[in-house]
Order: sequence, then structure tokens, then C-alpha cells
Amino acid sequence: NKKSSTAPGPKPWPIIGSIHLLGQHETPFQAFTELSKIYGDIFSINLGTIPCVVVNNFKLIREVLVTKGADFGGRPDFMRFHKLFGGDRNNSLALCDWSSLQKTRRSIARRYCSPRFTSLQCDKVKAVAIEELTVFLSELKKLPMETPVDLKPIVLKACANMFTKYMCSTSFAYDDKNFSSVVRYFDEIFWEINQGYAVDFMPWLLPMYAGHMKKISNWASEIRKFILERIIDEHKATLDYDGIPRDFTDALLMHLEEDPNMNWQHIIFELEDFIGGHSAIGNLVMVTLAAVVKYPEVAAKMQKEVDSVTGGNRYPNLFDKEAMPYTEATIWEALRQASSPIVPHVASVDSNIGGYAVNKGTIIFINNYELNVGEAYWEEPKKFKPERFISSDGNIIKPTHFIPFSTGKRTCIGQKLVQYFCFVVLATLVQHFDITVPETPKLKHGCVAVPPDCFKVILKPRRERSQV
Ligand code: HEM
Repeated sequence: NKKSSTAPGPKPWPIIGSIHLLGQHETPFQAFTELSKIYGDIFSINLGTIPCVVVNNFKLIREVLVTKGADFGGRPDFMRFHKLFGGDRNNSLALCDWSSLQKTRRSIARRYCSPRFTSLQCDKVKAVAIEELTVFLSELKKLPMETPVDLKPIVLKACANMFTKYMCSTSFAYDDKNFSSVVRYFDEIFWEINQGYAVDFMPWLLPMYAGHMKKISNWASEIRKFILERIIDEHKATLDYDGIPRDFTDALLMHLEEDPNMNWQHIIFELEDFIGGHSAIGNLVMVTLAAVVKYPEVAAKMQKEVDSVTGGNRYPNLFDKEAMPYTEATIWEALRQASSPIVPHVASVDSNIGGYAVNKGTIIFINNYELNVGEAYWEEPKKFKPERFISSDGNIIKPTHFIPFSTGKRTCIGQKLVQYFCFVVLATLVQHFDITVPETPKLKHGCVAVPPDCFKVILKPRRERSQV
């Protein structure tokens, strides 16, 4: 009787469980794929002493995320997650367990962080992006041309300002020291969150990580201080509680007055979470650029597209997306190849998957690596082919098994902003520069983050475009 038995899997060692099996591959997800060939599309594995289940095909993944989403809405209780969010991971939208508070937080965020294409909010996203692109380009022009330069910090600052302009109606100078540090801390945290550590599963290793944990807490508290002093204090002073919220920050502050279940801490962390989303976008821009510089024909096609749509005399904006399927497809293809993991889920009740019993507290790993690069799902998965996302009539098509932002009740709230901002930043970069690299970037598999200090690029201005 499958219902009462747990899924098969490797026999755990005392104390370490089967954690050693993951170290034999570049990413744990490659190890999961290999193990699924032995134990099947669903298998059990102990990491440290923590019981985990890995699901490896789309049918089972949908069962976890959608059909039985309510049973698997929890998140792992890793010490690192607590350190990042003021000692309690439930302060974080992405790392908390499912709760009615989470439902409220998601619903406040939805209007601002998932704006529909035809909404007023979307018009604001467009305006904010155009405004910031002017500053971004003037900063880029200060860089020495035709020599290796660090592009990432400038891309991150542009993304951060697009976010703070949109969500908090404010922005910062690129040479503002506090702003620069905070953008760096956010990026460090984004890199950090994308790494897996043995200490997550073997908390008794914690003393060896004491310095690291302290560093993480410090980054997080510096960010919090900045947001309070440079964003929230000012907003509170000018907020009209009877008026219409000017932005996401106003909406959060007004909600605090109305909802007894929300406290001050919730507001600050929610704003911080969403402002922090800019790092994900900056990193995705860099990951996509790493692919574009490797395939000059891809860059040439993007340039042709942006030149023909803008006529070379204005910036690309997000309403150009429909007319620029190749650029959009390039981002999807980079995201597919990067194969960013889905945050692990946790069973909040005793349940079952694929007929196998899954006990409350079990961590569920969603092997989306297989969905992104498996032979069963894609033709020539190793090739970088944006065309695979374009239909014969020139529209974007995404197969249902392609779920880089996950699906179900904990699906990514920021995915629309990713698509809008990443698109305009990339299109603007290729519109203005021929971009090459002094050394081919080496990216980590199964990761949409590049290290805070990453590859350099060489910018060569394209023909002078005085109008833009
Ligand atoms: C490269 C860009 C991004 C990728 C690939 C990505 C992907 C994901 C994935 C896979 C999840 C987990 C969903 C699940 O557990 O089922 C997630 C959750 C989340 N994402 Fe994103 N994301 C990106 C950018 C952003 C941005 C820019 C924001 C905010 C503006 C954001 C906000 C969130 C939030 C709040 C959650 C947690 C939702 C919840 O647990 O209820 N993400 N994202």
C-alpha cells in the first residue's frame, strides 16, 4: 500500500544522512536528477537528519505546487533565513510559512508588484523606467570605453532606483555612499540566498559558521536602517491618510492603520523584501548578457530589433515588448539555462505525493532543473536558442512545463516587474553599445545569481545617436 509507505531512496548515514551524495555534482539538482534514475521520479532522502522528498517530473511538481498547494505551503527552518530577517524568517515573504498574514501581505503587494499590462501602475512602471534609463546611460558614458569595466554595480543601481522610484517615489545618486553600500548588501544577500550550505541541514555545524552568520545579520540591519531613515521616515511625514496612496510604501503605511494583524515590523520587512527584488533583476540582466556576449549573432538580432522598433531615436520601453519578441525570448532562454531553483516547500500537514505518504515537516525539493534542461522537455536543451520561445507567427510561446517563477499559491509575486525592467535595461544596453568580454564568463549552473564581483565587460558605443 503506497499511501502508507514513504517513497524509496538512498539509505541515510548516521548524522549526515545522504548529504554526501549532493556534493558529487555541480548543483544539488543535478544530483537529484541522477538519483531519480535509480529511485524514480519521487524519492526520499535524508539531509543531515532532516527528512526530504524530491519530485522530478512535471506531473508530480504540479501536484505539490497546485493540486495540493495547501498541504505544502511551508518553508524550511534554516538558521540562515532567520539571520536575514531580524531573527525570524516569518518576517520574510519568500521564506515564511503560509499563514493568513502571508495572504494579506501578498494581496497588498499584488497591485503594485504584479501590475497588469493595461493598468495605471503599468504606465507608472513605464515612466519610471524611461526616467531612470537617462540617468543610467549618463553613468555608463562616464565609464572608460573599449576597456574592461565593472558593469554590474551600475546595472544594480539602475534597477534599485527603478524600484525605489516606483515603490517609494524616491531615488538616489549613483555616488551616494550609503546607497552604494546598500545596493551591494542586497546583492550579497541575493548571492547568499542562492547558495546551499551544509549547515542548513546540520545545525550542529553552526559554531563553524559564526562569523558568516554575523556578517549576514549585519548586511540585513544596515539595509533596514537605510530604508527607515532614507525612505520610510520621509514618507510618514508627508502621508495623507485620507488620500489615495501615492505608491506601495503609502499603501503599506495606510494598511498598518487599518489592520490590527499587521505591525510595524511587517511593513518594514515587506518593503525591504520588494525593494530587494531589484537584485534579482540586475543579476538576471548580467546572466543574460553573459549569454549574449557568447553568441554575437544573438546580440546582432537584438540590436536589429531594437533599432527597427525605436527607429534609433528613443529608448525602448515596456510597451515595445510585443514588437520585440526576440529580445524577450533571449531573456526567457537565459532564464531557462540558468535554471534558478524553486525555493523548497515544506509539508504543513501529513499528506501524500504520487501516492506515497509524506509526513508533516518533510522538506520538498522541486527539481525544476530537469524541467528546464531535461531531454524529455526540450529539443537540444544544451543549445542557447531564443527561437524556441517564438512561434511561427512571431509571438512568444512558453511551454506549460517552463515555470521559472514557479506556480500555485506561493508563485513569485515579482515576475511581471522582472519581465518589464529586465527587458528595458537589456534592450537599452544593446541599443547603445556593442558589448564584448575580455574573458568568457563562467556561470554557476542552476543559479540565476552571479557573484557580487563578477565578469567585466567591454563597451563600445554604437553610432552616435544624439536624439536618445
Ligand atoms: C530573476 C528573477 C526572479 C526569479 C527567477 C524568481 C523566482 C521565484 C521563485 C521560483 C519563487 C518561489 C515560488 C515557490 O516557492 O513556489 C519566488 C518567490 C517569490 N518571489 Fe521571485 N523571482 C524573481 C524576482 C523577483 C522579484 C523582482 C520580486 C519582487 C519584486 C520577487 C518576489 C518574490 C516573492 C515575494 C516571493 C515569495 C512568494 C511566497 O513565498 O509566497 N521575485 N520567486
